[in-house]
Amino acid sequence: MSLMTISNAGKMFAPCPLQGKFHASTAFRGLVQLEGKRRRRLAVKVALTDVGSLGLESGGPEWKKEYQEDFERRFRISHLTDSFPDLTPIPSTFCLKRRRPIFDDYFDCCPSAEQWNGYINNNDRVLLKVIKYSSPTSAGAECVDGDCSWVEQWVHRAGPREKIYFRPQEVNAAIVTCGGLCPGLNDVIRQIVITLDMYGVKRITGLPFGYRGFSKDVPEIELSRTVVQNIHLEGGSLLGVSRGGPNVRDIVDSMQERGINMLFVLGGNGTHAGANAIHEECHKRRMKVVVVGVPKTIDNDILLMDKTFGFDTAVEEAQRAINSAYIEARSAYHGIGIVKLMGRSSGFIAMHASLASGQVDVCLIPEVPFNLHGHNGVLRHLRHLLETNRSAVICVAEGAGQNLIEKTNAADASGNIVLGDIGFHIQQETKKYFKDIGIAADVKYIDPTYMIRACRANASDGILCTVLGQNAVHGAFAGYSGITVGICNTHYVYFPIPEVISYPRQVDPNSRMWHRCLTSTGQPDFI
Ligand SMILES: Nc1ncnc2c1ncn2[C@@H]1O[C@H](COP(=O)(O)OP(=O)(O)O)[C@@H](O)[C@H]1O
Ligand SMILES: O=P(O)(O)OC[C@H]1O[C@](O)(COP(=O)(O)O)[C@@H](O)[C@@H]1O
Ligand SMILES: [Mg+2]
Repeated sequence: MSLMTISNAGKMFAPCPLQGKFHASTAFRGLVQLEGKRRRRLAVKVALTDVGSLGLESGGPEWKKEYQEDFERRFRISHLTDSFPDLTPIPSTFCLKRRRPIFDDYFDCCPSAEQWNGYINNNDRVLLKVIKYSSPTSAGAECVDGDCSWVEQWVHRAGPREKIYFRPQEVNAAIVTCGGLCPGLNDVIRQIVITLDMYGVKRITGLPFGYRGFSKDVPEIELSRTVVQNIHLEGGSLLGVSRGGPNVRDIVDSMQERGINMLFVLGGNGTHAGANAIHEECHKRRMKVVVVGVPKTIDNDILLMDKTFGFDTAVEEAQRAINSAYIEARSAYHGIGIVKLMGRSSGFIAMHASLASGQVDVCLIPEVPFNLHGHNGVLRHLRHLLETNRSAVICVAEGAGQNLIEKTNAADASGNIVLGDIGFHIQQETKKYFKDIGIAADVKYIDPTYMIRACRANASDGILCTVLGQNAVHGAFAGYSGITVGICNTHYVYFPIPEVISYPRQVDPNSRMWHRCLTSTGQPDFI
């Protein structure tokens, strides 16, 4: 009999009998270790929900159907008609076929879908997973059962619908940007305003400084096409950002007082948890309100999406810092450059910037444990690099190696743990190590933290922001709430918020991308 254990990123292992079938309870996605007859050990990533956690037997006749039904139930997106079944939609005022001059206040309806194929049908779907793994041992495999059975998983296609659930003249839209800065925030704000304007909405306000903008003492910012016209040419957020702020009930009270019925929330995991709670509170109070999120984080740590906006730009900026570290290290006698990049719990920026630059010898991320000292440690490898190549560059994510440094025991206003400075620690330990062994080493530490996110979005992020901003408005007019927009296998989709924030997305140490990074740096294991 085989034994399977599940761990959260391979850290905590809890035994669980396999009983001849794949059985894994995955409230979170983790690593699965199978121990076969030959005590074969292998790490396999399981899908978000696997067959076992649903109490299904993968051999049973109905399991695929039941699995798909469960998936459909989880990925169903909330709609205004859930609270108001009698709500009747009207023909859309968003139309790119029979366009009217922008100064014309009269918004007519557009040709129906029967005459024009410019609309998305509510039943259109996008495939969530596109690789069919033949074995759990395939690189990066995500399987629903031990045979990696193929089950189609469909999510809702984003875009404009033929029928809408708000008359533009009754819409009172608000936009809020929360959390840390991210390149592209202004591009998204701009596109939301422009698209609302295309539908014929006149009342659009920006709430300043994140959720704090719902407090009475913070004045709103009136938004229009003219106000937002050039804001994408600068980084930051026209509306400002913040962490912390009022509780959900106070926010919804404030929405009721202001008469807001369309809320667009730009932010990361925390912000989306807030947005979903606002959506649920509005639903509870039977308010005809939609809440739509646009995922914002340079960390790229939101589940199920190809990437989040701002990530590409952050990577581009980060590799400039790496290049400086490389030049410094290369120009010094026994130069070592250390660059620390953002990434609280995920190493995507560090991994991608290392890949992009081609100048990194050691990439350290939170998902992959390492030792500094000892025969296999990073410092011993640095010595080898100085001896063979006279210089070295380390790229470390801020959340990496937190077990090696003292905890700060501090949290920010949103409750996020304030991390210790791993870059500084590596610099100090490196200096000490080379001094102790009597080898000269010139160690430079670059921390470009805020420079990589306070900049304007690059072209590819600019396009992504544009599409996401537009789709957020289309989703709101279509009557969907508690949703967020995303890019999935190059197509644009709506996800129910809880499915993308159940835990932070992380680099899979078994993925091809991490292996490509290791191939590029040439680094060994540091354990
Ligand atoms: N679980 C939660 N429920 C409600 N609001 C939350 C939650 N977590 C965070 N928030 C709020 O969301 C905002 C942004 O959260 P934060 O974690 O700082 O950034 P991000 O959204 O980028 O992850 C803050 O105003 C915070 O108070
Ligand atoms: O100093 P701040 O504003 O708290 O931002 C630092 C944080 O910003 C991030 O890059 C992104 O965080 P958010 O997605 O929560 O905005 C984290 O990796 C990092 O810890
Ligand atoms: Mg966050």
